[in-house]
Amino acid sequence: MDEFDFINKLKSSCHFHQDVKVGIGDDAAVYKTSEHTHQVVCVDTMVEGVHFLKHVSTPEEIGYKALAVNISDIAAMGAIPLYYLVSIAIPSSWKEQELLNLYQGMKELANEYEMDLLGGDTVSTADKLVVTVTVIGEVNANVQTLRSNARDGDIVFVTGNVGDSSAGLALLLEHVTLNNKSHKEYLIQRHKRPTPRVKEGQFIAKLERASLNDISDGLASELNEISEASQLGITINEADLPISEALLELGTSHELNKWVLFGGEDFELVGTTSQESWEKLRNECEDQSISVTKIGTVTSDHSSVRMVTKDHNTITLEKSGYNHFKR
Ligand SMILES: Nc1ncnc2c1ncn2[C@@H]1O[C@H](COP(=O)(O)OP(=O)(O)OP(=O)(O)O)[C@@H](O)[C@H]1O
Ligand SMILES: Cc1ncc(C[n+]2csc(CCOP(=O)(O)O)c2C)c(N)n1
Ligand SMILES: [Mg+2]
Ligand SMILES: [Mg+2]
Ligand SMILES: [Mg+2]
Repeated sequence: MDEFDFINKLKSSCHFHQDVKVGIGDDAAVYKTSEHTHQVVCVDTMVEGVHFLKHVSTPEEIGYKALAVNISDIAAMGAIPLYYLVSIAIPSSWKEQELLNLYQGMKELANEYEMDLLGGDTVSTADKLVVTVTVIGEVNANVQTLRSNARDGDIVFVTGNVGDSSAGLALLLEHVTLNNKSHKEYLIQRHKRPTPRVKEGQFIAKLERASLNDISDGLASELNEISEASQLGITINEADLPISEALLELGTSHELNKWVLFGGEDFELVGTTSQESWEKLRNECEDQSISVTKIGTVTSDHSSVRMVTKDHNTITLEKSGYNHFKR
């Protein structure tokens, strides 16, 4: 089974309610609530052993990340987060204080965005902790930063750096080592405490048109989603990819590509916009010391994602990042 094929089979061609503006197929669903604003809702689950390990992350860190990954989907819709609900399936290996600490980790991030916890559900489970967070947000009615919004000739951009999170995980799992303590800590923090790019999403939402996706499954996978949804090709340049000093120190070029292109969980925003809007975005972000980098262009001559390597070869980037069931 393939995760994405399965999801495609769940899509319906019409909705009972006309107010549904975006259904299955983007980072969050959007439905009309008033003339000027629409509501945005998303849900993501984290499973012990799949998304986190109890012996490498604290309950606070696990809670923080469970909320952060959902706020990231809200950011990818150009929306702001308002409310959250938490469903938790608890095995006997988790003590009450650990669970309260997990909620404290969520609260810490929720306070930053002034988000209210509205409810949830509590059940038992045999073995592993499962935490499912739903976030509800709000977006200006005329904003649609959809994956399907790319156009021929667009600039492809990404916020922040890519690859840090999966390198941080490799360090946590002791698959690799790094002597520089501050670089090591930086990469691990990027894995455990990703920053949802809400402010960046707000800047992008002000552009005339932009496609947008957040990086959960890996840069190559997210670019393929934009390419598929927009039915256009994307070409990125390896030399332009924003890579942190810490990651450069850690990786040989083979490992670097694995982390940067296919690693995932960076929770940066990747998108496309017109050349004119890109100039505007770049200037605004520069004024605000926000990191955004041009990494490629959208093309109509093919429908795949390609990368021009540093030695000037063009390779196809398959949608082969993180895929539940295909590992
Ligand atoms: N089991 C499901 N039932 C109904 N819709 C689903 C299901 N799983 C995913 N979707 C929908 O499919 C679309 C893509 O989901 P996906 O989880 O790949 O996106 P994402 O949340 O941005 O990525 P990630 O989960 O990797 O962070 C979304 O609209 C999502 O709501
Ligand atoms: C112990 C452990 N092993 C592997 C990973 C890596 N990982 C898990 S899920 C995922 C994609 C995003 O999740 P989803 O698609 O469900 O939103 C990635 C990159 C991890 N975080 N912890
Ligand atoms: Mg997403
Ligand atoms: Mg999801
Ligand atoms: Mg995923």
